[in-house]
Amino acid sequence: MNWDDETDTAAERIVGAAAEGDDQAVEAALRPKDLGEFIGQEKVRQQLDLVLRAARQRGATADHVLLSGAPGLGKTTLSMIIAAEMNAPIRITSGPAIQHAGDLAAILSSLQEGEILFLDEIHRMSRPAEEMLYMAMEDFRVDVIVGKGPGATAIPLDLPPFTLVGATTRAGLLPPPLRDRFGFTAHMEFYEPHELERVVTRSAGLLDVAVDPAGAAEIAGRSRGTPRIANRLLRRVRDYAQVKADGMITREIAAAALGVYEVDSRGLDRLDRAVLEALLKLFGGGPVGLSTLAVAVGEERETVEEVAEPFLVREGLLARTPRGRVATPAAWSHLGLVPPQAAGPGGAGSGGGKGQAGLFGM
Ligand SMILES: Nc1ncnc2c1ncn2[C@@H]1O[C@H](COP(=O)(O)OP(=O)(O)OP(=O)(O)O)[C@@H](O)[C@H]1O
Repeated sequence: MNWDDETDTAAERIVGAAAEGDDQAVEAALRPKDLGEFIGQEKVRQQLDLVLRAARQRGATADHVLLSGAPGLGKTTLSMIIAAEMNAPIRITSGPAIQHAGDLAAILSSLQEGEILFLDEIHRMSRPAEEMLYMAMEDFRVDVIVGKGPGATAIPLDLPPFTLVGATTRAGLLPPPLRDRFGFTAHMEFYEPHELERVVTRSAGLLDVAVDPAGAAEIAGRSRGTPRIANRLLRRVRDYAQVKADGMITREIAAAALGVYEVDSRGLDRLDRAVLEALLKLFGGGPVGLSTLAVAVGEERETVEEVAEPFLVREGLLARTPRGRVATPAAWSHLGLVPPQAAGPGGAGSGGGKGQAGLFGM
């Protein structure tokens, strides 16, 4: 699935997974500092723990690590944890920031022995930089090209051993020679609600916000499997609890606050629901073409496809088929509507919506 597109187009959504607005400042304070504090991702944690322990015992630099997964699942956090566990400094950069091989050469040649180089969005690096990285990862060496044209010469430069931690939302896009040079690849999954509940409770503690277990569960259930969203929703619910109540986050307060922000019980926002409602109410659950669906909700085709659909598909509410978009039974029940076959005379959803907002009144 194309998480990147969701990142680019979904800016300013409260349920968007990309870091935005004041996220970054707060995130620094909320990041777990070691593997013990890192919640969930059991397999990744266990495997990484072994990799890092073994390297420490040997007094060696850890193998290069590739972290793949959707935005906001903790890749940057894990890279910092790797540095902390290895007691090593960390340098943070990203693929798009490295336009030329020379940019990468400058970074690599200034690394200290054992340093962690975190390269976010590694799939967006330029080709020449990528090729330089192959040699740097394997032989701890780069060829610096001096001069231009026929007179250009390659001067080999030895590098201190370092650990590259690459992060990508699209592991499939990495060329195999690059992928193969990572000693350990971790795929980060979306979090379970009970794990996000722990994230919310932990963050609330750090932010000095009172939340009861039911309140934390309510926020977790609406966080789309993503800690960054959980932390953002917590901050919005905190505002509500402070202004409208006594500051304590209970289930009722969390539900009311997130209702104000139009994030429903499953984490769908206004756009997601508009797409689903159009699909169900106007097109009887589909199949309907993407362009028609987009016109029905007054959005661009790309917005529907890249911003709303990935989550609806992941939640099992919508399916993409060769004949068009189709709603699943779960979509009907989530919106409290009755599918046409079951509805009898009167047709799709003509009756019992549970207090539905009108499609065009949203
Ligand atoms: N396992 C976890 N336990 C607790 N908090 C977490 C966990 N994973 C992520 N977080 C929190 O979620 C926020 C986002 O994490 P992070 O920046 O590491 O995500 P990311 O995967 O690097 O995102 P991106 O791909 O957009 O850079 C951070 O504030 C961090 O504190």
